[in-house]
Amino acid sequence: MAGAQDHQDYDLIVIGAGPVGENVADYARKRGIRVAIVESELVGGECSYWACMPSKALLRSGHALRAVKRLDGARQAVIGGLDVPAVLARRTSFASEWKDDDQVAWLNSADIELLRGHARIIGPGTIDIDGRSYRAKAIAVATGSIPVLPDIPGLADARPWSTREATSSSNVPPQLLVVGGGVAGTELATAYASLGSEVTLVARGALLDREEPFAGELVAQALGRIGVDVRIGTTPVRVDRDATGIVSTELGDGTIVVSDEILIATGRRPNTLDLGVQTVGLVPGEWLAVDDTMLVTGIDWLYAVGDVNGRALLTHQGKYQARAAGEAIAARINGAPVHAAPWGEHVATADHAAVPHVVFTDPEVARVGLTEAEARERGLRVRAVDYELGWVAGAKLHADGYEGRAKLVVDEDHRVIVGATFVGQDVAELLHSATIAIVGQVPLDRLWHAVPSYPTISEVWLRLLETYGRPS
Ligand SMILES: Cc1cc2nc3c(=O)[nH]c(=O)nc-3n(C[C@H](O)[C@H](O)[C@H](O)COP(=O)(O)OP(=O)(O)OC[C@H]3O[C@@H](n4cnc5c(N)ncnc54)[C@H](O)[C@@H]3O)c2cc1C
Ligand SMILES: NC(=O)c1ccc[n+]([C@@H]2O[C@H](COP(=O)([O-])OP(=O)(O)OC[C@H]3O[C@@H](n4cnc5c(N)ncnc54)[C@H](O)[C@@H]3O)[C@@H](O)[C@H]2O)c1
Repeated sequence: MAGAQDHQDYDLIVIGAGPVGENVADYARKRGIRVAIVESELVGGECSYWACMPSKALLRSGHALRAVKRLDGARQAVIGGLDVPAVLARRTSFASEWKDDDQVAWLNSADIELLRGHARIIGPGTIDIDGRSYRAKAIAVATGSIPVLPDIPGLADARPWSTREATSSSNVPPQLLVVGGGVAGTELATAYASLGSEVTLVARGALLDREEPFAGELVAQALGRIGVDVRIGTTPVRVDRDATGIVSTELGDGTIVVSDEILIATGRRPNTLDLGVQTVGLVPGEWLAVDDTMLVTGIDWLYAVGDVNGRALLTHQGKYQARAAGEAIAARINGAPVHAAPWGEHVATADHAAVPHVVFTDPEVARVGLTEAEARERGLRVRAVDYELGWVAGAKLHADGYEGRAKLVVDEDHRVIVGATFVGQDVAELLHSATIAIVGQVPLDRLWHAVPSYPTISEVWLRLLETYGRPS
């Protein structure tokens, strides 16, 4: 194991320099401990180059164009469609042209040492990078997640697109088949339909099936309106790419979809297969279970943060975990107190009940906390109220024929909100108000004093409270 080239140079080694690893390193370093970070590809991780940034850049221009077309008076000014090369160029710029110089400069400025290469754990507090071993008092794994490739005959040989190819493509396929009705599938179907592809979206269940049911229904209708052929309740059973490059996909219902590319967006799994976790008694390929300081169960020097622990596959939530973990690791190494009670400085309590996320389809789906079904599964006594966003004056002004819906899930025993969902154009920015209400456990009767401005879409808060009824 550790040989003549051993280095016990660091207090903390972070494996993976995605957004999460960078934040673990930064928050720990700011507390004065010596930190190195290992990266096998690009500093900045999936989010910067093949996920959040390029996908949102691909989506934004289509959203903006449709927003103009929804307004009488402005619609008349639209004389053409999207400039596809310009949209792709803007995307490329948001992906930093797949170069990490700026992020490396930031690591240097933060006094975090970058080790390039593929890291594997080889024993307690010890890793190997390309034949050289390094030791630290603590190791934090932030290696992210990788796409799942379903076991469908012919699929692997058909050179399917993963989300990486879809977010970095330099061309727009005339016909695209998207498999998977989750977040990535619906977003990328929206993006490519906006860019001019003839898109078929295949989902074995309802779209966005972990959301309130109306979310997937509204998104499916909207996808249909922009020309996406949405096939719900079926899945590919055989895929074949012929010598000319054309892909033929047979679905379970016996129909054949012909496309130039097939994009697989059927979920992700932890990036722990080639990480050496078996050397410390963990199972490769499994999510790493952690406590709220992100310490791996049963191992007092190993942390797992971000996608790799499977708690919430979202950049902002992983970075939240990273702030807690970075501080907790430093506190333990410095012999300082660790504040691990719920909502303390060193724990990611919000992971359990207040995770916000936005699906950037058109309409957007923005949710924080629990759906009504999830709340009931947890045994909470809840009452839910809905309100049509199109009835709110601010929404009517925002877009002619505005369509959307909002829903609050109220814990009846504590008279606080435990879940909120907004579906509609430009609702993403509404979400943080609900996040604050849930994390702050703001009582419903106090929320009546949080007055939304008129005429904004936020007035839906008042309408939802009125629908619920004022507590007497
Ligand atoms: C298409 C798509 C769109 C998305 N859009 C959003 C969005 O809009 N908002 C949002 O919040 N989330 C979004 N996500 C999710 C988001 O990308 C992830 O939650 C986030 O990237 C997780 O960050 P991470 O640091 O945990 O992992 P990653 O970003 O995956 O970073 C892990 C890093 O570790 C490196 N690494 C892995 N193994 C090793 C090793 N053994 N040695 C050295 N280095 C290693 C990798 O090269 C990588 O750089 C999206 C995901 C996809 C697929
Ligand atoms: N805006 C955002 O925040 C954003 C955007 C994209 C991705 N993400 C993150 O990335 C993660 C992964 O996204 P994702 O969309 O790949 O996963 P997902 O789990 O959200 O959705 C996968 C979908 O594929 C379906 N599916 C699985 N196997 C299938 C098959 N053989 N045939 C047909 N359908 C099949 C599932 O039923 C599910 O609906 C998400 O959990 C999300 O947290 C976030």
